[in-house]
Amino acid sequence: MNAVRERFAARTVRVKAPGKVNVSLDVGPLRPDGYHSVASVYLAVSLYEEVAATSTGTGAITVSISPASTLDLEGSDIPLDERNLAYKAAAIMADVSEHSTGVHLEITKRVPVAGGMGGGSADAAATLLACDALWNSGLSRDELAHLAAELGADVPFSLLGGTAVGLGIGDELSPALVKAQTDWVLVTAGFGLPTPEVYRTLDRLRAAERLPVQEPTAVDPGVLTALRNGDADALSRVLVNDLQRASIELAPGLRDTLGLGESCGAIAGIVSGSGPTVAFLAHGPAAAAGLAEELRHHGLDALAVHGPVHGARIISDTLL
Ligand SMILES: C[C@@](CO)(OP(=O)(O)O)[C@H](O)COP(=O)(O)OP(=O)(O)OC[C@H]1O[C@@H](n2ccc(N)nc2=O)[C@H](O)[C@@H]1O
Ligand SMILES: Nc1ncnc2c1ncn2[C@@H]1O[C@H](COP(=O)(O)OP(=O)(O)O)[C@@H](O)[C@H]1O
Repeated sequence: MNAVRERFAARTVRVKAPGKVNVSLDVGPLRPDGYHSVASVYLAVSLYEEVAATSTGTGAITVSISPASTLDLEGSDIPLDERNLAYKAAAIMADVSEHSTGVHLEITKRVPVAGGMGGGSADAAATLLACDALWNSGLSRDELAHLAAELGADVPFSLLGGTAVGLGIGDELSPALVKAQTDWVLVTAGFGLPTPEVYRTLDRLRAAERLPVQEPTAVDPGVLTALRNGDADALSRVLVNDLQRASIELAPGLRDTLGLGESCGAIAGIVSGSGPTVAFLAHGPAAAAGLAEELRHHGLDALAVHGPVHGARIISDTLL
């Protein structure tokens, strides 16, 4: 072992963390802090971000993203500096860790950027877990969840995974025991929609209607029952996303995507979170694969996934 390696042994911890679909999303009125109370059922799906965190002797946090083409997406604008959610997660971990080093974060993006599937949140959750391991911080899952909530409303869910009810701004999670699988086809758009703009658009549409907006306090239990039973038909009748009409207002082509999916045999379709990704329900994995193929024939970018899947997990830990 040479002198440099004796002083500093670089190590890489790789973590994968899932994207999500909001199977139901009820949104309350705008709060004074700029957020909205929500009641949502989150489902982690089998499309994962991967973060490789490598310790460096520089003391700095650096970020790179692959594939590089991800950075070109219209409306995505992923910063590589201290505004990146993964960078923020590493900085927060460095603050609470006694033995932090510099770290390079290499993010492999698979979740569509600004797609309503929580890709940035998954990067942040993965980075929290990777830095915890890299720096032997020894934080409990609860402590990590607490730090996750400081980074964004959706970050705690990507850490937790599975199926969960989210209240508050989406960060107050109650896990739901769901063993059955549901199958989905995700149709990604070639552009992103900024979450704050989608929430603002909903407020504007609601203000024009002058109807009272209720504070959501609970989710429809029918959603959880349908998920537990893996009953796609029952689930199709209770899918709800209050943000959907705002996403469609900003990206009217989503209406055609929803219509096309249903005419190709999807049981139902819903915009995921703030969009523009659309999630279609299918009767099992074979039907999902067939639907994805048919949608690709129509020129859409479609991918079959399933849920629930686990939350952020270490996949390797290597001394270099
Ligand atoms: C809409 C949802 C549905 O799960 O997800 P995405 O579609 O973005 O993935 C979430 O509410 C997004 O969560 P996340 O993207 O983590 O939000 P944050 O970074 O904390 O907040 C970004 C901005 O979104 C708005 N925001 C977010 C959450 C919330 N409950 N009310 C809000 O009004 C606020 O304008 C906030 O400044
Ligand atoms: N690591 C990151 N990955 C993606 N986006 C990030 C990241 N860090 C910050 N952002 C910013 O957050 C925005 C939305 O992120 P993302 O999580 O992909 O979408 P959504 O909030 O719709 O689920 C991006 O357009 C970008 O400006």
